[in-house]
Amino acid sequence: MIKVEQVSKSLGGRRIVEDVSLWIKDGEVAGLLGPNGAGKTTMIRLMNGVITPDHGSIHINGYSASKHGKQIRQLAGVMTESAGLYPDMTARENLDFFARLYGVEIPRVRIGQLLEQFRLESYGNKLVGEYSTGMKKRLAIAKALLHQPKLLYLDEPTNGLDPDGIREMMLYLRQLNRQEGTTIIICSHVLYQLEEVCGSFLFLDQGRIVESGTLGELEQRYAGEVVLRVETGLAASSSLLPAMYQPRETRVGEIEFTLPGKEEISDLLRLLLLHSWVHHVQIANRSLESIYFEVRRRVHEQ
Ligand SMILES: Nc1ncnc2c1ncn2[C@@H]1O[C@H](COP(=O)(O)OP(=O)(O)OP(=O)(O)O)[C@@H](O)[C@H]1O
Repeated sequence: MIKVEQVSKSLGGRRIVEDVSLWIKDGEVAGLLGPNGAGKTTMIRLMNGVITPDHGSIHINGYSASKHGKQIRQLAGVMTESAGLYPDMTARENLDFFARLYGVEIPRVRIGQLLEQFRLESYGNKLVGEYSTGMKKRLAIAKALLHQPKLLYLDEPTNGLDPDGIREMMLYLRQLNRQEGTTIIICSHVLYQLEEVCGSFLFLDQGRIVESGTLGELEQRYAGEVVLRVETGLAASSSLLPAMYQPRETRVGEIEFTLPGKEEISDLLRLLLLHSWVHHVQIANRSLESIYFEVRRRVHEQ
């Protein structure tokens, strides 16, 4: 369990993290969101015991991040944006170096497993400096997993990956969480990817946690009206449609409605089906992205 209590941190004479408290349960996948410079990477560095808080405390499975940095790094794997790989060493040499640092038993076997798992067996003896971005990302996550950590911190894990690589990475993270129960903290700006994999979200803004919760909780707090898009044979101008839901055509064959809440969806669909077909229905304003912008709007209004 990660327990952060009233943590503040200044760097270069400036307050970067301000009075942050958060709790992340074992086995949870949590998304850390926020604009550039919000303090996400700094929070990861604090939670991993790389830097120490000026005020407050951080405990990971009971270990204090200030006093037991070594034990915490044994528990946790980190994949940063820069990955911390040595370009003039081969993948095997890199993994071997870090495996020894983590005290991995029989590193050769573990390295073999990971190279195979991340489809890098044929490139194990190639210099990392000659790797593509996707290969480097795969190697970086292999490096983070060398010591089979219970906790994984990922900073922009899909940055630079092609669509196949992104799908593979997200699938792998879900598997890791389900099969091994690994707790995962992900920082990312790619909100639809976070939405796919995270069970809860923390919003950082100027070093402060300004919002947190599951998608369901955030929906309840932020999404009032429902914007519903329906692919149907009816025209938006049809007198059969209830004017109070403001039907408007978004593209040929698709009408958008604004409903006061989710409760009205079934009745509206029943009415549409009475007169025509319905092929697709989508709530357009309940994504993590729309909530993110709403959180930002409210924070900056204050
Ligand atoms: N060692 C440091 N010395 C001084 N300032 C720092 C240091 N590290 C980070 N900062 C500053 O702290 C702020 C937060 O940085 P951080 O990297 O934590 O943000 P972030 O939310 O991860 O941003 P991004 O989304 O761009 O990765 C930035 O303004 C950054 O310039």
